Amino acid sequence: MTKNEAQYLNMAKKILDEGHFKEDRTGTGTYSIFGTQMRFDLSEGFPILTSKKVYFNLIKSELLWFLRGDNNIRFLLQHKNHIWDEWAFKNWIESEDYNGPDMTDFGRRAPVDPEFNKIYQEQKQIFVDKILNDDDFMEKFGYIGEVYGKLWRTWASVLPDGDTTDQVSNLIDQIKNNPNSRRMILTAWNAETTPQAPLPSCHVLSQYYVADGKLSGQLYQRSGDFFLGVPFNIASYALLIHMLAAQTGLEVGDFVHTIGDTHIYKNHVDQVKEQLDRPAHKQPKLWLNPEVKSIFDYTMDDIKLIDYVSEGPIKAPVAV
Ligand SMILES: Nc1nc(=O)c2c([nH]1)NC[C@@H]1CN(c3ccc(C(=O)N[C@@H](CCC(=O)O)C(=O)O)cc3)CN21
Ligand SMILES: O=c1ccn([C@H]2C[C@H](O)[C@@H](COP(=O)(O)O)O2)c(=O)[nH]1
Repeated sequence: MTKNEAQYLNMAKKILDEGHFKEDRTGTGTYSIFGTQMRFDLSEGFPILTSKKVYFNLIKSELLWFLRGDNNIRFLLQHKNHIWDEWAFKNWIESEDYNGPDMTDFGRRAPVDPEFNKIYQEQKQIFVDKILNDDDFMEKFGYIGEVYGKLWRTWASVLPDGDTTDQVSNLIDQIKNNPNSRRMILTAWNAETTPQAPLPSCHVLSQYYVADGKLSGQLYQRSGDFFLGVPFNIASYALLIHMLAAQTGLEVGDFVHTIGDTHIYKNHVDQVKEQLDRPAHKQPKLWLNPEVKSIFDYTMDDIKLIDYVSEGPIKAPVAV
């Protein structure tokens, strides 16, 4: 097994062995430890898990969405990516415009009530179709608030006639022109606006570091759903570091992943145990189209995994 994958699996085991049982906002219940750190050597291979299948297309389209500065889920839906649906759906069902069947607490009810789940899936499909096809509806209900992409690319100025700040362009500029800087930061937490988002940013702050011609990055994630979200977050930041390195003429170094509340939901425990019993494979390599000259110009076809061999997927309900 690669050292990268062992980091993840050992941490999963540690959470099951040592985690405090805690109730949580979603009403699911978690096993949780506070303050964890994993270090992935990106030269060893691309740190996508192989002990379960992780859908890299979803990770690619989500990162391209962040890099566009987009916080409306239409782009994700156009790429058949549904990982943010529930949080935009909440905007609609809690609004005056919604007059369908009662969706209160849909996240808790759907996994345990098959009859309700059927009605919920119908309403969610109606929602998705309207976001895709109705511009006014998309403008009203498709946004997920002041998080990620919006803050990365167009941080609002506090000055009366100040301009917005493009953190990603500034970061690339710093990596190229001032690589010894200790201020290479990308932040996705605006203390005024982010707490009001349907889901306040989880990957809150990242820092970048250049030494020996290699670019490393460290993420501080305030809250990590270790079975569903964290495998996505690892692959997403690894991809971002590769893209930043490609655009600044550097090799890749380490991805350091620091997580605050590191948890396994109660209804993911069996899935984690199954994963721990499985073999792991060699990690794949990442290919980025070398013709792409700006980090904002990558498309889905410019990013590929080479030789991704994995065990099958393991399904689990997402806590809303
Ligand atoms: N509870 C929770 N966990 C998360 O990881 C999470 C949230 N909420 N809210 C916002 C985003 C959305 N993210 C998600 C949401 C769902 C999956 C998920 O269900 N992944 C499945 C495949 C889903 C599919 O095929 O569409 C998986 O097996 O990885 C992953 C990340 C990460 N975030
Ligand atoms: O990128 C992400 C986004 C979300 N999560 C998880 C972490 C938590 O389980 C929930 C968010 O709930 P809070 O109560 O706001 O912490 O979503 C993730 O792991 N990665």
